[in-house]
Amino acid sequence: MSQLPGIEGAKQLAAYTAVDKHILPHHKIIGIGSGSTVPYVVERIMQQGTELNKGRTFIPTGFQSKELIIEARLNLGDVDQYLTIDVTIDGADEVDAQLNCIKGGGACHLREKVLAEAAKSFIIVADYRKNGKYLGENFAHGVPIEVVPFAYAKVLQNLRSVLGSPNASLRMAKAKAGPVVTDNANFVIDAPFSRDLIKDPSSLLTKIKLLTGVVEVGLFCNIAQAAYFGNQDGSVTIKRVEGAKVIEESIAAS
Ligand SMILES: O=C[C@H](O)[C@H](O)[C@H](O)COP(=O)(O)O
Repeated sequence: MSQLPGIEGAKQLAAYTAVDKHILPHHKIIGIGSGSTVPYVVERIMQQGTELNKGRTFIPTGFQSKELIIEARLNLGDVDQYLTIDVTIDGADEVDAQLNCIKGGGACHLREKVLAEAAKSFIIVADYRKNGKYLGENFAHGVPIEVVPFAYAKVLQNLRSVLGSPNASLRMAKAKAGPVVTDNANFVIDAPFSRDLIKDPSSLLTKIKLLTGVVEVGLFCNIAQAAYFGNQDGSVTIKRVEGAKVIEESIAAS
């Protein structure tokens, strides 16, 4: 299905397959996530045709996805107008066996979580490198934590000395002197945790969120209904919630 080589091909494959399965003609309000996989989601949605898309509204998770929606000439909305979204499709930095995710590598996880929770169905798209058994297995940067600028030093101190993340650090910008500033004018801390501390991500999420000054944590627990991973051989691995279980299946390369 994908004509692109390597990692880009894997991202495109995951995105195209997820759109084909989850963005159906009756879906009118659609959440668009952030990151380098999501442009392929928009590409596939556009391939569904102008007629179908003119009756739909697309809600972005940040500046990047807003631009994608505008450039594609799709109808733009916001989550304060549409409290219920039919489907949100988004990328992830890592997904575990239970469909818990680390998100926020692009500092968009606050808005992403609002759109994920507002969606009747929240679907992840990623390449095979993000498909793990437990969080922190491959993604070593740590859990992204959005904080109000005024409180960042105190949150850092608490993460290091109370919550057990000695290497927690303020995310610095690459082409600007100073910290990364989110779409909500906040800072981001990246906090790596040992396997022992992150093995129960819901409990860790609660502890981090209770630190005064934390706005949102890039741990998405029990929110995703399915995750699509494009593989190197052209197949797609799907993990999806069925009842109380997560089922894993594969679609062979076409
Ligand atoms: O803040 C950014 C998001 O959580 C992204 O969805 C995540 O970083 C994955 O991005 P990518 O598709 O580029 O790997």
